[in-house]
Amino acid sequence: MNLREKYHIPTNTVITIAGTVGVGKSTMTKALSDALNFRTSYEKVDTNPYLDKFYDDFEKWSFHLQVYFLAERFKEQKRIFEYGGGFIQDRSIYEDTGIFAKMHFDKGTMNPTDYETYTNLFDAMVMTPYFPHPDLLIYLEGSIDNVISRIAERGRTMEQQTPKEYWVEMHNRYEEWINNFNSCPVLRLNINDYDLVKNPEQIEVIIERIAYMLKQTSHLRK
Ligand SMILES: Nc1ncnc2c1ncn2[C@@H]1O[C@H](COP(=O)(O)OP(=O)(O)O)[C@@H](O)[C@H]1O
Ligand SMILES: Nc1ncnc2c1ncn2[C@H]1C[C@H](O)[C@@H](COP(=O)(O)O)O1
Repeated sequence: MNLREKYHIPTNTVITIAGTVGVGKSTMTKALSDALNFRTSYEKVDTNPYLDKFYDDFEKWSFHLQVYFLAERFKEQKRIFEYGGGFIQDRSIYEDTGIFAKMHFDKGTMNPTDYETYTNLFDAMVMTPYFPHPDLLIYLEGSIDNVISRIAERGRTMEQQTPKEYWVEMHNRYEEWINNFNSCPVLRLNINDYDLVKNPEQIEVIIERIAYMLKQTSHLRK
């Protein structure tokens, strides 16, 4: 019996993993998908045609990058729907607008007209009754120092060259964002409470908590 069966997690469940850059979303996505035998939906970083350019010049590329991410995540949403669920998704679509686009608009690196066009597009595509929200959003949280060490350890050049203040600002915004998030049920996990790299078996405790949350919120699903 695998862990999905042991904890009675429905085969059509869709779980999205949210949290700031470097907190451990991809690592969690892989661990959960392996343990539950679910498909994965990863953010494509290496093949993203705008990401490097964006880190070089936020002002010039913010709008292009946001539209690109929105299109990619929407296509993934369609793929998840077509398979009938059973997915772990690395980063939610809600963070694009709630964290990134808003932060760049507020800081003046996305111009107001572009921001309005982008948010109109986002609202028309996502904030509708036709958009299937995930069954659960797992929010990974950790201290800014731990997050910055992980970004350094991963070593993506574009992120290394970005000032620390950028990550601090994002970290603060995540706190506020998650406290007001209500598009689907949320399970909060602190990265100090588990270490999937050193102790992969700890995934079972996390799955137990997921199963509990899914059971508590089952009345919200059809
Ligand atoms: N539980 C963990 N313990 C220690 N290091 C971790 C853990 N989870 C992730 N990492 C490391 O942190 C870095 C960022 O993780 P990653 O999963 O790529 O983050 P994200 O997808 O949120 O950007 C990677 O180098 C990864 O190996
Ligand atoms: N919507 C976004 N706007 C700007 N940058 C973004 C967006 N979504 C992801 N990113 C960046 C942040 C990281 O450099 C990479 C991958 O994110 P990660 O949290 O490491 O999975 O893309």
